Amino acid sequence: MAELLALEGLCAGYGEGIVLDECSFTLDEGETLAVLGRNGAGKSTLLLTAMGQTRVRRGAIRWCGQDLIGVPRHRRAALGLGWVPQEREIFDSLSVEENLTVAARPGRWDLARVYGLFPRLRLRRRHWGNELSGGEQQMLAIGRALMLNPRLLLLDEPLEGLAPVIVEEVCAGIERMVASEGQSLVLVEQHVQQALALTQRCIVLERGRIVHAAGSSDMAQDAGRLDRWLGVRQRLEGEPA
Ligand SMILES: Nc1ncnc2c1ncn2[C@@H]1O[C@H](COP(=O)(O)OP(=O)(O)OP(=O)(O)O)[C@@H](O)[C@H]1O
Repeated sequence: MAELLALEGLCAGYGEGIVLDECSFTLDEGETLAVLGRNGAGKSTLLLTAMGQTRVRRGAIRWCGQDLIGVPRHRRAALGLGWVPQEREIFDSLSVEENLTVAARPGRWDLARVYGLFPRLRLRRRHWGNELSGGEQQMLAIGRALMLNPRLLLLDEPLEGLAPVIVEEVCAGIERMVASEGQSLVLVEQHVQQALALTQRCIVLERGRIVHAAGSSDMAQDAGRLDRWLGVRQRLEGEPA
């Protein structure tokens, strides 16, 4: 598969401060990657850097083999980098359907496919953005990013602050997105088990450095590393719930 995104020895941050320290990984078309780490580890900064929102101090970012440093955000979107920031950025005074179609670009993702991922959006299609619950807003933010038909979607903590039943619904949509359309994905998430279930590979960030890279299913079984780097305690077989 063709290489989409590559980071090589990347150091980046804000102003004079460096957050990402010598980060390197590649992602091919059709691949899915979870970015894990504790609060403040630099996960969002990684996505912001891919979208040109931070100051790169050293290293390289390539998109389909081309140098991406210095390319403005709108141009990165046009090149096929889709981004759903934590803030969601829904248009309050547009309907769900208008939010989805206002900046749509032709491609495999259209209204029918997005409604197929998130049936709740079809039911709410005539409601205003500001009438939606947090979970519905998240579904809409993902749907709107897909309507731009990105080659790679960057999702920043899509499950944050959602009730467990809505977490399941958003996860089911993301799972369908990957399974039905082979959507390439980088998923930043604090919900470690869900993120590992939705992706093929993962990296773990600690203080801006990639301290571990693994297959997601292997990582999901690795109680020692989950506990050490992510504070996730797995119940051992036979241990009471
Ligand atoms: N706009 C900014 N200006 C200066 N420092 C920032 C800015 N955004 C984030 N930081 C700092 O960069 C570091 C990494 O933050 P980042 O948000 O990337 O971590 P994170 O792993 O996504 O954390 P969380 O899971 O809590 O969102 C933190 O020390 C944070 O304070």
